[in-house]
Amino acid sequence: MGKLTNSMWRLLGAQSSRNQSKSLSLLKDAEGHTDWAADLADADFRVEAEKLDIGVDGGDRAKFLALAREAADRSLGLRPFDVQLQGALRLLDGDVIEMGTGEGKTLAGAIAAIGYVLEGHRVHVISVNDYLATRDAEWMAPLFAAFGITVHAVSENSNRAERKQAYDGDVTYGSVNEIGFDVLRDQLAIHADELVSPTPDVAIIDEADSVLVDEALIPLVLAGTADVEVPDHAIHDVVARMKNKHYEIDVEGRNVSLTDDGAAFVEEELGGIDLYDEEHVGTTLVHVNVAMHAHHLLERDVHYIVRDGGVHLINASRGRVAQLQRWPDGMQAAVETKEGLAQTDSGEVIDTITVQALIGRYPQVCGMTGTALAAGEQFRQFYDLRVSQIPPNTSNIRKDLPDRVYDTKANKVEAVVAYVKEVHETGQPVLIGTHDVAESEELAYFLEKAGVGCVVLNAKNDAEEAKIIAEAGTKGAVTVSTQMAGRGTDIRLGGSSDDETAREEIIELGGLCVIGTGRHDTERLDNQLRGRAGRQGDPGMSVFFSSLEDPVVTKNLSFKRDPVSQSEDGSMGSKGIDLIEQAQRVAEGVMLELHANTWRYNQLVNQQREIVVKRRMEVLTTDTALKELRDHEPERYAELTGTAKAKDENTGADEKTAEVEDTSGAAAEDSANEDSATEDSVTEATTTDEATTTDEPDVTQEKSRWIPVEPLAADVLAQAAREIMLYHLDREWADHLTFVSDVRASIHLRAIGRESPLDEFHRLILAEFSELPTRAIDKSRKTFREAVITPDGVDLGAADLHRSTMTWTYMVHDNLFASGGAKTLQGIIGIFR
Ligand SMILES: Nc1ncnc2c1ncn2[C@@H]1O[C@H](COP(=O)(O)OP(=O)(O)OP(=O)(O)O)[C@@H](O)[C@H]1O
Repeated sequence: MGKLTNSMWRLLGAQSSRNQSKSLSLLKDAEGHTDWAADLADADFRVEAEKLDIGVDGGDRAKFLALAREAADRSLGLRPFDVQLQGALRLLDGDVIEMGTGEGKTLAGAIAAIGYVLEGHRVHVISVNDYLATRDAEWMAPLFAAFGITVHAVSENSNRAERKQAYDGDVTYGSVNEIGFDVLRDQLAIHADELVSPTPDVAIIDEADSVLVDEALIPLVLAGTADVEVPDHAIHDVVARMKNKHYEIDVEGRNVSLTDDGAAFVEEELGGIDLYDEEHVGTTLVHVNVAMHAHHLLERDVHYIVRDGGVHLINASRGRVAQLQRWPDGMQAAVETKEGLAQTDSGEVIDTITVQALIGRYPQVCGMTGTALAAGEQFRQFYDLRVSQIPPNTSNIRKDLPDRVYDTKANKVEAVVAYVKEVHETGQPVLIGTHDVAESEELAYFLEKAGVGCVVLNAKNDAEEAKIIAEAGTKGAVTVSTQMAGRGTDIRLGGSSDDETAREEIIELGGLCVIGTGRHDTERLDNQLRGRAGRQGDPGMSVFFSSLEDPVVTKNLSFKRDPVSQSEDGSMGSKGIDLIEQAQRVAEGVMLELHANTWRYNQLVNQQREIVVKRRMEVLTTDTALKELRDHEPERYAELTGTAKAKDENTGADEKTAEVEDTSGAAAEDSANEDSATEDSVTEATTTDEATTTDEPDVTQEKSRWIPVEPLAADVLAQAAREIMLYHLDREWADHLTFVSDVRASIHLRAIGRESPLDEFHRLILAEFSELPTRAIDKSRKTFREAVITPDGVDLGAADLHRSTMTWTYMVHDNLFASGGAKTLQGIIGIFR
């Protein structure tokens, strides 16, 4: 798949090459404006820039490039290379650009951001972490200043005022999670002036493949205090004692299920229950599945490490501790229980948005990365983005040697150690990329045993990352790391000091030698590792060692008869290389399918979220809440405003009902734009308007007839109505999310005998959501009738309607559902057939 996709993209690149030639001719034209730009005074840049028309059809792009080049030279001391300007142009046209590592994407992105601002846009430059966002904003600030453009960064440490200021500026740098968390936190606002996130406009995404592909399906979560279910220790105890015959793990290692023996074992150990009866099928069985996942699939030092009394997840694609990430749906608590640790509070999900949906909010998206082509299919399919390949400034002279493939893992490790020893003896620095913490430690052990001293960089010591990476190019250095360590940091040949002789010496030795201890599930990740060597025309080399026992092979290929090595050291020769590439192609296909499938599951909830957010914004920023409550509850309105007579003037109950239907119908209209099925369901729900809710806290009769001595001011009443409506809308949405998550956890059980889990999922989620508007309005009416409203506002607490006292944000790590997708579901369904 990977190979095919790549070549397909290159063929489809006809369009791209037309664009490239257009860019090249613009660059040539820009040369003609060099002297004009050079003669400008610093203060003139801004004035001249504002005169330019740099839209696609505007004629001033060449002038803009000349201006940007001169301004960058003067303000940053960096004179943009042609390829950087070419990259900026492609970004301005909305492409994802592929520029090699170390080719200067930061500057290309900043120039594109200036272009967009000059066209009247507000730009977010989105990166993968706070460190890069802050560094890039500070680094590029003088260039923006030359154009009178304001630039800020948001980071975890920014307070609300700083965030607001940052988003009010022209260009904002931020990590994808910080920007996402701000979007989520806006859902807590009860006054319009508390909103922080601006209307999304242009997003320039750095490391676009990480953000748009690897992390696209990760939900960002806003949680609040709530009573959380504690894992059942008896279940964990039984699951921990299971034998191999009690469960089966699918070939991809993504799903574990009970065998008949296992079901019998659990049933007996839990006191002779029937796991599949009404009482247990949606509860005990779900907990058993979660516990089995924690005990039998998630491995310590591969998927997580235990540090400081807590479980820290490891980000699979970056090989480092994933800050602020947790597993969903009780999985975190299950792993904590497995490790005998105290439970951390996971709270109640107040709102959640996937990275993909977050990026989908921006009308204009473009991006840059070192490895875009291999993700081309995903960019096209999920974001409708094209990829433009930008040639390197200095041609890449890194030597990528053919893979060395062995029959067994043991033979592979032996070969890696021998190879590293050999290279190390010449003094050439070596960087080894392993797949997980356990493997990095094992290899370090064998290297030490062979007399090769090395430094290990993995999730356990990632605080020292920048320092270790900075020295990885020193003579004789051997650095064993997990996959993505050090992305975004230069590995300078000769070490971090500016010692030119040391650098020359390493260049003589052939630059950095990068060794991979096994291919990844996608060639893109292999290339990211290779890209650590050969930056900006440096010499360098890369080679991957694989074995037929590597996960990429065992998960994706099955042999009738295991291929056998003809040589003593276990080497498989070119046949081995073919097998590895075949395995990787299968893996890439599976990943794409999973992405597509999970996307289908997420889509509906994303649309529902949009409907709720739209309604919330209307309630927050207008007087809708008061108008609706006045129409629904005219008597109460008259009491509160001291206009009791208004009651008689008001029309009768019939009309009142009709208006209620109109109001709810508005929500239905919103949904109609998104999904006709939603429309039907919501419209249907509005007919049940008179339904009363019984599960509300009981408010005393005295309170319910509470009448203010003085009529309330209009703005006080409007704000009270707003808070009431927002409270119930938010409450209903949080409950809906819990429902969605419960359905996800148990869809495989409910879907038995029905068509497909996806259809069943949609049916249940749609039906539940269709009642949300009516419930939110009914509950608001009840609160409006009964709550105490004084000149100080509404006292929701007195009515036992509490908002979370504390909220926090996190990213869900490797969503069980997302990673397994329908395959997991199919797998689980399989056991019931
Ligand atoms: N026009 C230029 N002239 C000279 N040096 C430059 C120029 N542009 C960028 N550089 C230098 O190249 C190095 C790499 O730049 P940058 O970090 O933007 O690369 P990148 O493409 O983002 O790399 P990575 O793949 O690590 O993210 C930096 O040290 C930067 O100072």
